Amino acid sequence: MRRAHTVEQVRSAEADLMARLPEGTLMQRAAGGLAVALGNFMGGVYGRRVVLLVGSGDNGGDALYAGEKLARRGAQVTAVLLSDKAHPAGVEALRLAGGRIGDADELAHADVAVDGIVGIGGRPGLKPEALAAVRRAEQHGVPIVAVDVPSGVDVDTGETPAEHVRAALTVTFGTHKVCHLIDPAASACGPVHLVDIGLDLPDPAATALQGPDIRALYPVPRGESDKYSRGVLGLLAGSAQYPGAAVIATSGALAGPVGMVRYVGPDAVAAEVRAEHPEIVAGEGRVQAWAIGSGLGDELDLPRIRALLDAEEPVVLDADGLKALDESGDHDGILATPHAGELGRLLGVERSAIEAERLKYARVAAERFDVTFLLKGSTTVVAAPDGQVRVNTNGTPWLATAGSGDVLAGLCGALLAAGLNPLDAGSVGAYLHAAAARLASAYGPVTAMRIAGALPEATRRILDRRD
Ligand SMILES: NC(=O)C1=CN([C@@H]2O[C@H](COP(=O)(O)OP(=O)(O)OC[C@H]3O[C@@H](n4cnc5c(N)ncnc54)[C@H](OP(=O)(O)O)[C@@H]3O)[C@@H](O)[C@H]2O)[C@@H](O)CC1
Ligand SMILES: [K+]
Repeated sequence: MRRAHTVEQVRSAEADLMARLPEGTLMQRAAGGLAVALGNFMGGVYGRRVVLLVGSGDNGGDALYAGEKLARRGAQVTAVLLSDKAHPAGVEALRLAGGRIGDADELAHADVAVDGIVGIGGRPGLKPEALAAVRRAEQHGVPIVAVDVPSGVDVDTGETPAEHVRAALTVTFGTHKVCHLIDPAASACGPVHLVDIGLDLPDPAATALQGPDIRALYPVPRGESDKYSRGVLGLLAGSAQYPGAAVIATSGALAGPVGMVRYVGPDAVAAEVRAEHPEIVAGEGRVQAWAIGSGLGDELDLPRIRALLDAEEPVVLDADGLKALDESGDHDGILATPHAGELGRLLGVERSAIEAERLKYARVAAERFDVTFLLKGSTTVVAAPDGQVRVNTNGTPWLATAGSGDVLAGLCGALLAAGLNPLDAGSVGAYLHAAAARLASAYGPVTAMRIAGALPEATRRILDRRD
């Protein structure tokens, strides 16, 4: 599991550890890890040309000491000092190792630019001189390696309200920060390499599941399982207007861990679902969870949906079904799965605002409606009413295809019916959905049905892997 902490949590853990270690130890650990990562990134050190962009704080210090280590191994290192307060001891160490102080012209011939402009102490945005240097690097096609975070992003929210660095690699220390997991900032990080510096950290502000977590959470059937004990999902979806949504959501559900799917909807739609999936049962009956909302269109029966929300069984609430949510209900066990436009309508906020502040609005919605919210998008955010946040980081733009959300709703419903809680069902569902889209896209452009078709193989690969 990737764990991300806030700046305040990192500073407090750093203070505790520094009190027990000789001065400068943590910066040397950080710089050592950074130098190794830079060597790997460049495919060698001797003769490589490295330009350090150095701001006024310890982030610049990390860059300078990493530069010192590379210079001692034969790299040509030049520091561009963007502040007259640049870490004095770091500047001296670089000089003694043969590094130079220069200007942004050096970027014309650099193999890599190191962004030590600001780290966790930075405010969003870049000052003009720093911005000019970053633009220079971009113009010359010089890749930028960010120290701790890409300078200019909002570290604790993942927002990018102003100019910022776009890194080819980010080397961070102690733990991930929220901006490494959540878009739009996460897209500015490139791959994130974590250097352990020995911090002792509290519970994280956000987490991202990885393969081993999926293996631990996925409800694999046991020897004594039957179709009922594996879970039965009720699917209230589809309409004369949108029959396909019911077919697609059923495909997602049947590709999950559920033992049986009961389809509830118009007869003509049930016939279409059965034609594609003869294994479904049409009509009401006992279920362990519901998936409600895909393609209901004009046939939305809000009182009926509200009654199901008030019942004991957990519910995935998607698309048109989201209109049934209100702030007063007792909504234990609900997973709402809006995209940014739908969440915007629920909260009375512009879609663009939701996209720019994904973490904030997912949390606001979870708290306001007292249900778990899965906000779909480039990084899917799952926020529970108790404040826990999971972020899905293996998404792919291929997921942006019609019906993809119906697959996810069916799959999350299956996971709920098999016994996972809404936070686990949402985060495991988002991970597998994205893994399936990646697998399917290996054979070209994907459709929702091909994502559903790839789900069993994507799931098997993750469950079988032993890493
Ligand atoms: N914590 C840890 O465990 C460890 C931390 N380590 C490292 O220390 C880093 C944090 O260092 P830090 O606290 O010195 O802050 P940092 O981000 O370098 O600079 C902030 C200064 O920059 C300025 N400034 C602000 N915004 C700006 C902007 N947009 N554009 C330009 N300037 C801006 C502002 O100064 P002002 O302008 O207000 O005078 C502010 O004082 C951390 O990211 C990691 O790399 C590791 O060495 C070891 C373990
Ligand atoms: K930085």
